[in-house]
Amino acid sequence: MTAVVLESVSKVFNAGRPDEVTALTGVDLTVEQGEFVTLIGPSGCGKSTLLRLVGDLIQPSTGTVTVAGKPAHTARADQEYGIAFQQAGLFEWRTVQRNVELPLELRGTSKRERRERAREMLDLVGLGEFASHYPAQLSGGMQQRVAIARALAVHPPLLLMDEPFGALDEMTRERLQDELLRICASTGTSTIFVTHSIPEAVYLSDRVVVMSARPGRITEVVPVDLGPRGEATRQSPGFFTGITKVRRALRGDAVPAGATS
Ligand SMILES: Nc1ncnc2c1ncn2[C@@H]1O[C@H](COP(=O)(O)OP(=O)(O)OP(=O)(O)O)[C@@H](O)[C@H]1O
Repeated sequence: MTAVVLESVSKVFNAGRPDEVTALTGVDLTVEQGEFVTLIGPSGCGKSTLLRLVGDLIQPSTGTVTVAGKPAHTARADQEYGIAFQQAGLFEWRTVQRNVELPLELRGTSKRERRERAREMLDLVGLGEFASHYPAQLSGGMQQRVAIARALAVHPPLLLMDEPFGALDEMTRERLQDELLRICASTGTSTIFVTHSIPEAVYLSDRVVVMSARPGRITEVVPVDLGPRGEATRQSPGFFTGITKVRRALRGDAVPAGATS
């Protein structure tokens, strides 16, 4: 089944007021099950708005948003989503384990299952030993991994991530990129990921969606075909070709069909 379908979506904030903003216009986008799609574009082009529309945190002004074959708000009620933002957003007074359990608690999952699931997710992100720590005792990268474990705890078919690695150092960021890809592959999760980093977008994605501002819209979709990712990928000619394609698309200067760079 198709994970996400946006059809003719627009979003106008403060409609009819002097401060009216057309954040998005004419957006059509399909994300297949298990696909990793990244949104990239200049500040203010509507990346977060698009993500929030898919997550049913805001409603479109026109058009439709369908998630797992259902209207976005039904999908949200059915907990089809896991959401992780730039700030880890952990609760300081809860242990790591209990932070990850939170979405399961809200869902009414039994205590035993909550514990098991949280353990499983923490092992997946390599933090099994830190279950009884509090967030303040962890580094920023570790906190971000807890946030990812929490987002994955309900086994969501769809993961929405808004610059989740933005505040991390380069080495941690690269490690988390690999972890995220491994987790998505092993769980079959579909992902929409927002970033400002071209290499990050190319490394992670099956497709990079390039957007432009005023009004925010999709200008190009760059497919990336690099096969299984690993350290060698970051040095490969295909990776640099992908980076060049996305950079040109961001400049509005597309690569002609058949060109290799
Ligand atoms: N709640 C809101 N009320 C009014 N305007 C808003 C609101 N949310 C976003 N906007 C406007 O919509 C436009 C798109 O914002 P959005 O945050 O989606 O962009 P973005 O591409 O994610 O930017 P950045 O890369 O800086 O995070 C901007 O002009 C922003 O000011």
